[in-house]
Amino acid sequence: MNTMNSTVTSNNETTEAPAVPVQDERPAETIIQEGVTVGSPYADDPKFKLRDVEVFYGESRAIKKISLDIARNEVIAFIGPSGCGKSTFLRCLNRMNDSIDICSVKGELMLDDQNIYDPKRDVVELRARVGMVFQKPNPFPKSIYDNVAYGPRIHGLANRKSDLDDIVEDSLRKAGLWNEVKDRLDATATGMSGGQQQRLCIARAIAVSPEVILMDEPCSALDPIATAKVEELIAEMSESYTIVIVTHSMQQAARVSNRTAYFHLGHLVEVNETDKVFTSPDHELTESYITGRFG
Ligand SMILES: Nc1ncnc2c1ncn2[C@@H]1O[C@H](COP(=O)(O)OP(=O)(O)OP(=O)(O)O)[C@@H](O)[C@H]1O
Repeated sequence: MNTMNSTVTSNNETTEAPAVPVQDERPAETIIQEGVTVGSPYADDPKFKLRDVEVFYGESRAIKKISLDIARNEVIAFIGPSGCGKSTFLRCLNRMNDSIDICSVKGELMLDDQNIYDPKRDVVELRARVGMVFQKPNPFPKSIYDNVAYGPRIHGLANRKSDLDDIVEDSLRKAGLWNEVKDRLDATATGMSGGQQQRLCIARAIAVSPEVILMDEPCSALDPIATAKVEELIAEMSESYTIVIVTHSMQQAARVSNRTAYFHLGHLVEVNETDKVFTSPDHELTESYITGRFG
């Protein structure tokens, strides 16, 4: 490892600074082997089985032969430098990329042994099973009640008003929001705080009884208190759902996930138990990233 000594000056005293590592000079491309992920990328009885996945934006290949299993009811965190493909890969799991004209997906992507990209697949039903929470809270400009009731209504999940009321209450309770909003369900959702809006979006996702919740940097627009609430919620929800979270915060990945997947330049470099990734990663690029040498 290269080290660099620098000199720091304070109170007219000059001292030798501790050696700080500098980034390895070798280009990452020469360290990464396409299609090879170190650690434990596979699982017994996976919820998602993903093999040799490639994603193109026009001619540009954003995801390069990634293979990964996502286990039932695990929380897996996707981390890596900006632009390495975390969100692109996440959006393959419920075909959110379909809305981007120039985007094409190759490889085998299975959810419970069913092909996610089967042309005959009902994408609305897929997205009810695999819900999504975005970076920026995006409630509909409707009442709190109607935001949560929207999905159950369009999926015909409640025959009677009382059934719908029960789904709304149950979803808001699971999202840790019921006590804060039970007396103002008719108030407009856009008047809530950012943290409340994000928990409302989580309630909206939960209301259609998903099996998986995808979260794309769900706390990046939230303050530390709202972030802590969403993280508590992730821990509670992990008992019932499979959760995949993209995060720029390594502390957050360490707090909420069972396994962590490290992406670099469109490759999946390492997947391991989260404790291992943050204490003794198997790949030198993962180590460089978690020790802050780039990213
Ligand atoms: N709609 C798009 N059209 C063209 N290229 C795109 C599009 N979305 C993403 N890309 C490119 O694909 C690559 C991966 O981007 P992606 O957003 O998946 O990375 P990321 O790891 O989630 O980044 P960040 O952490 O900054 O959100 C980048 O080179 C990006 O510029």
